[in-house]
Amino acid sequence: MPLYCSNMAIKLPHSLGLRRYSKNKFTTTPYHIGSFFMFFHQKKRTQNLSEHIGFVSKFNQSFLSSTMEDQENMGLSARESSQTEPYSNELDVAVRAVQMACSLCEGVQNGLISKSGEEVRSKDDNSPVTVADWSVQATVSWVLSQSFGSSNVSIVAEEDVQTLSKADASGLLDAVVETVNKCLVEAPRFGLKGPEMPLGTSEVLEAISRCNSNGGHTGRFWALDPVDGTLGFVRGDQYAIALALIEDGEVALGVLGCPNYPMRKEWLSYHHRYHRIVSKLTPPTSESWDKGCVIYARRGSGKAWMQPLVHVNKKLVWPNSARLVRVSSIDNPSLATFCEPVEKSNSSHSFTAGLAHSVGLRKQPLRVYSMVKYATIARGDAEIFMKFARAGYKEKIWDHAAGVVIIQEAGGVVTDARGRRLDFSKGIYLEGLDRGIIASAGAILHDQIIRAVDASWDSSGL
Ligand SMILES: Nc1ncnc2c1ncn2[C@@H]1O[C@H](COP(=O)(O)O)[C@@H](OP(=O)(O)O)[C@H]1O
Ligand SMILES: [Mg+2]
Repeated sequence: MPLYCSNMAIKLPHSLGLRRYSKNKFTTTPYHIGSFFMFFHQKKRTQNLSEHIGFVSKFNQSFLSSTMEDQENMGLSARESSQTEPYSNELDVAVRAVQMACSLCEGVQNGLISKSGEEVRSKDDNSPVTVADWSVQATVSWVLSQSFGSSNVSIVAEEDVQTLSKADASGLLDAVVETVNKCLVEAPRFGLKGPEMPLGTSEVLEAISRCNSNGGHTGRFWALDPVDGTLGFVRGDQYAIALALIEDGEVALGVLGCPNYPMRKEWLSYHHRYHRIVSKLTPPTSESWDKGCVIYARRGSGKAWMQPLVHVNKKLVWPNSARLVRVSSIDNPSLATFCEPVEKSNSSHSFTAGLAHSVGLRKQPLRVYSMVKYATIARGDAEIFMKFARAGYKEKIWDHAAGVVIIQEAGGVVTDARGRRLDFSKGIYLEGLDRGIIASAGAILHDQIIRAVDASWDSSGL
């Protein structure tokens, strides 16, 4: 039996309740989609709250529905903080928007338990996509436009409206509109102002289709992956909401929502069904955080932060128990853990196994869906992330931007296999990427991996 239980969903789909109902479509059963009720104890790490407060500012009082409580916690007025820290306002809104998106996704993932498959459709590239993808894209797009003015907001994002606009997709479109409005009505809980009236179908479609930027090397744009790791999402496993701001080709800030991130890192390698059992055996205490987190960083700050999700009926009050995260200090390969995609079609497991052997990585790889792998490195729960896609596959910027800046600010290193920084200035793809992506907790491990790639590349078959 494989150690990586996530793989069981691929090897034994029927046993987990996942079945294909046509060539490229997935449906789910209650047995398959289990919500994670993973609970964890809050670590008593010290943190410099004033530093955090300094860059996560409250801004645009006409848009944010602030409270006295918020303002006390922020410690600084919007004007003061936005003058001292670049991108403070943008980070503030981005974190709140991703928190909302996490809440939306949790609702849809839980809803998959009882739905027949209407929520899971195929995109042209045959990957599953759900109501959550379009709804998050619409919600985040709407929030950013309201916050900064639609003429100032340019977004590169994964989804388009083609499938949604088809005549036979009216049920799906209705579900998206309903989901978006259900989410936006909660905006005040997240310190944001929602619409005065529910959005209509055309407004939702417009919010989605507004995300049609192609990026580039000048100016400012957002990169959004509304549900990264869609396969993990429909399997009830790990997925992420990724939002980054890119200016003049450089990632200025990144936010990663990881709604199913377990607080115990060992649980990352367990199958989601296991968590359901564990959570029933160990219900949460009043001091415990629930599962999930939002991680974020601003370029040049030298810090990456993590805060818990804002759960039902709770209000986001800065700094929302945020704590600093830092990469692991392990630089001995025999003690290090590397993570990689669950799907071997997305990254060669045999090549990374060879690298692991030659570098002396002894531990089993941690196979995790989505950009949660970047979060894993930033939090110090693993030391290396490697992705070597098949020849010809072009990595997209929204799959990496947020994770890269978070790891770098948490003290880690992210490059291609030649040791070069990833280039976010060439449009929607990471053009010029040499062979694969390597993220590490530090330079020692990083250099070892790069040398090992060079030594074994010619026989890799990639
Ligand atoms: N053939 C392929 N090779 C490499 N990456 C791929 C791929 N097909 C899809 N991906 C990317 O891998 C992401 C999932 O990451 P992971 O494999 O680490 O879970 C997908 O994001 P989406 O799920 O948002 O489409 C997609 O962008
Ligand atoms: Mg993605």
